[in-house]
Amino acid sequence: MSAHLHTTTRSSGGHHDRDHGHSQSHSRIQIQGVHKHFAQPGKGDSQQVLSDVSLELQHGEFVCLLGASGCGKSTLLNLVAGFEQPDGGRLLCDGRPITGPGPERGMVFQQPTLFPWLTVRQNVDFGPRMAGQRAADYAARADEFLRLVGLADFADHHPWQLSGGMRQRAALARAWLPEPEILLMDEPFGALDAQTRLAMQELLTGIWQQKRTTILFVTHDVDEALFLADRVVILSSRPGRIRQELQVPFERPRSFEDLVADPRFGALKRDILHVLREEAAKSLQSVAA
Ligand SMILES: Nc1ncnc2c1ncn2[C@@H]1O[C@H](COP(=O)(O)OP(=O)(O)OP(=O)(O)O)[C@@H](O)[C@H]1O
Repeated sequence: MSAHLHTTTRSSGGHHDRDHGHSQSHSRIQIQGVHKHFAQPGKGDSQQVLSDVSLELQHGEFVCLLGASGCGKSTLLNLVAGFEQPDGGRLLCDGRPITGPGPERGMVFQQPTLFPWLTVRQNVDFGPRMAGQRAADYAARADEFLRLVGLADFADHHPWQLSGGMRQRAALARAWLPEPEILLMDEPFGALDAQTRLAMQELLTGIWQQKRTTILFVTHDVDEALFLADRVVILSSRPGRIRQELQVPFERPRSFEDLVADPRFGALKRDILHVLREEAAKSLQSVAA
């Protein structure tokens, strides 16, 4: 690793909360000493997926999670979403234990999962509508988010009339409409072509700079992480532990052209790739063993 980068390397352990110097009341999300294993179908034993993971997200912070395939990134997101429960440790949102899914935690998946029989607007306002809220309470917000994601003119279209990028923009508006405390994004742009992906990254950071919603974003793409994040967290190979964290130094708003021209970008990218390569090699060794 080069020495000129400001990074924090962490071995696992339960003492990370003090690392950030924040009191509990300041953190949006607290992940404290979390362990998770899954039973392996057809085998008597279980697989340890996360081991003693501790991480805090501050209000309005944009954190990208990187790590080798299968190291537990989606599992960590699912734990914060409340879709899964930890085997050890605890997760808190605004100081309250996470016991299941809740509207204060929105999720965006790689596949947009829109209802094909509903219009874009009906998909976008699906949550508050199903919760029995009056249209007057959410219609203006639906208009705002349709405009922010550039779909105001497509509100009455159906998902099958949209491109992949437009469908993902509708899914983003749907997740953001309830104004969640945190958005959990699991490789949301992974299935898009490079041009659309860049446009989505710019769109996302544009809205985030207005709304300042806390975001935990899983990606395999180092460029994407460096373009989007305030902080990049790298998980080790399975069982996932926090291997390394680094603050992303680039000012906002960012442009990708400026980033690639910045020598710090190349240095950071090289160092992250180095760590990812090490972890991928470990994960291949453990599969071969
Ligand atoms: N519900 C589940 N039941 C059993 N095993 C699971 C479950 N969810 C995840 N796993 C296993 O946990 C491990 C980690 O999966 P996870 O999807 O969290 O990894 P990931 O880092 O997001 O991977 P990728 O980058 O390839 O998407 C994998 O071996 C996966 O098979």
